Amino acid sequence: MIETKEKASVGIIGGSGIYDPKILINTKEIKVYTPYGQPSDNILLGELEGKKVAFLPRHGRGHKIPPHKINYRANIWALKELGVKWVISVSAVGSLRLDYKPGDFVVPDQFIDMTKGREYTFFDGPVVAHVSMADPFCNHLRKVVIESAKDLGITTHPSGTYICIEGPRFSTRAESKVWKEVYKADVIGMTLVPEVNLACEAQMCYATIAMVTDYDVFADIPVTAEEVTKVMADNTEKARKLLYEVIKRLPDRPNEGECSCCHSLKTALV
Ligand SMILES: CSC[C@H]1O[C@H](OP(=O)(O)O)[C@H](O)[C@@H]1O
Ligand SMILES: Nc1ncnc2[nH]cnc12
Repeated sequence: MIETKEKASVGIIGGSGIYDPKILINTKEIKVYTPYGQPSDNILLGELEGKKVAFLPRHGRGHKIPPHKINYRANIWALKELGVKWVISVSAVGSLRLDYKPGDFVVPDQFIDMTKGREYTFFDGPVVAHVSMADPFCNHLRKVVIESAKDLGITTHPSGTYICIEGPRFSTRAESKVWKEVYKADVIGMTLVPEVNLACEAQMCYATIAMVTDYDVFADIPVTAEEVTKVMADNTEKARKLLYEVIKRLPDRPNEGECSCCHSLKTALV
């Protein structure tokens, strides 16, 4: 890893509709080089309530990279190289249940991986690691997100299973029925995997703020990218407020009693 002068303790990965967090001061853009090639875009470094924050839009500014082409390894590597300990990702998701409504937020606690051919690990050999994914998200970070959202009066569901499909197409009706009725997933998206896995391998605390934009294809009119973009645009201000509050409340380092993210490799190496 090349040592970079710039440092940040918190990383934000922005999803569809969030290409600039607009909550940072003293900002500057930097380019970070990684052994895996280019991250999705330059990283915006800035400050928020005395904390150093790095922001990276996962689809690139202007949404130029589709979910299956995102260089997830470069993105996570770049944040790690900057010293990031906490990663808060923001994602647009479809809902697979009526009570998770468009405009609501969800803080997933589990995922199901239906992706097909991505680069899932930093450990391609000769060092081999099998990290535990039993509890893929940082519980400490999730708790801060859930409490902050509650205090801000944002309708937020404190748990949910995110099913990650390969994309870039949306699901068929038959697939959506399986995700909903057989797998009992709660929300659906295309970007969580392998972002969450790589953050775990990099021993960083990771949580997702999932913003419900649609009822997938079980709605009368099946989801479209246009619908997702519109609902996201209506809710980005809410997401920014939540990000601000979460980052303000984060301690310097995770509470070791509440998560084991920083030690995920302790029992994983073969
Ligand atoms: C723009 S529609 C589908 C697109 O939106 C979600 O992206 P993100 O998680 O980055 O907000 C979804 O996963 C798809 O990539
Ligand atoms: N219904 C859906 N399926 C997959 N990804 C999504 N992102 C937002 N809505 C989605």
